[in-house]
Amino acid sequence: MVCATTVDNVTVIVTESLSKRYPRVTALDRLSVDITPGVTGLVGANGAGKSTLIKILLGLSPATEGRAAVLGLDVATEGAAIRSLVGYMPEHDCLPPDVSATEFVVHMARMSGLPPAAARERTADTLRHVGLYEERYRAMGGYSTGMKQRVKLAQALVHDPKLVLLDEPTNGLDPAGRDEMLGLIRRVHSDFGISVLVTSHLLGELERISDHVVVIDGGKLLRSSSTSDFTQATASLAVEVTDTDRHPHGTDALRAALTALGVSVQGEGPGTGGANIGHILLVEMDGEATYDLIRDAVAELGLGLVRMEQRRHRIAEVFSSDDETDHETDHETDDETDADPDVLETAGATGSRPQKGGSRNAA
Ligand SMILES: Nc1ncnc2c1ncn2[C@@H]1O[C@H](COP(=O)(O)OP(=O)(O)OP(=O)(O)O)[C@@H](O)[C@H]1O
Repeated sequence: MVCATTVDNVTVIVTESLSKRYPRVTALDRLSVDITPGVTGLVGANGAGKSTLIKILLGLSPATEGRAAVLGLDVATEGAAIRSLVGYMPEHDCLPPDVSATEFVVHMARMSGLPPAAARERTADTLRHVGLYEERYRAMGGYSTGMKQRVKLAQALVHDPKLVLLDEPTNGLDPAGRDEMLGLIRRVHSDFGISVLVTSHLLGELERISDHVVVIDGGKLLRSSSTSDFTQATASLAVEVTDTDRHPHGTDALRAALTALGVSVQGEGPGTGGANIGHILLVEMDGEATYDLIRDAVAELGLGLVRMEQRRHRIAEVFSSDDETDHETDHETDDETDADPDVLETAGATGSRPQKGGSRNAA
């Protein structure tokens, strides 16, 4: 029997040694995790097993071994009951192009068992909530990606679920669209009290809206803890400076100057990798005064300050330090790990490339 976690008499998600094996790939590997009410971010690189977990939790795909319960219901035997209480936003575009958002969401509400009048009323409310107004009467084939994502979110909410499972809801959105979607997701919980499990391969965005973060890689649990635990004491500033004739290695000169001032600069020296990514120095923040110290040191050295910004992928930094010991690094070395600091590179954390493919089963 699955032990359910109950907080305020609400059971959300519990998995015990949950595995899903396909003939060539282990998509989930003995995953045991407790998910409590609130917004939980499920973070993993492409192929980490996020969608597989969601399908198992919805009772749509049987686990190979282990158990899971959603809202106290066993996924193996009570899938229909789970789906009546849970909303699901799939990752891929699945909207019929010839019908309007209103028609589609009313249909989904009816499928969930709402009577016609209630379905129409809930549809209007939900589409308004996600920010679709007049355009809700137009055929969805002409919608932008952002509008389609909103319709997908609306259909997940229309039957007033207790929990929603959102699979990569920011996929395909530009930065402004992402911000809006993240705000909407946060409000699903804050305005309506609905718990949210939201997946992404982008660390920075889940950190912003989640109370709790679960990180998986190759189907295995890497870490599960509150967002504040992840980000605690990890704020750092990325500083980039120009070289000058006087200081042909500006980054090294600045490191030396800051170290002499007692400022903690990560990395041992040039070429050590890790904190010294190209010309970027990672300086540990000790309050707002750190900005002034850096600015003054740069001016004193006569260097040009190209940028000074707070790093956005703090979760990655936190788990990068303790993955190295327990995570196999059988992938090829990646020399492009600074391409996008927000992209989850569990591989980046271990010095290898994020890959699609879960963990390979021995042939
Ligand atoms: N039906 C299937 N048959 C065989 N392999 C599968 C199947 N579904 C998923 N996989 C494999 O299982 C692994 C996990 O896939 P999953 O879709 O759960 O990952 P994900 O974290 O959601 O990533 P993405 O967002 O890229 O889909 C991948 O290697 C994938 O190729």
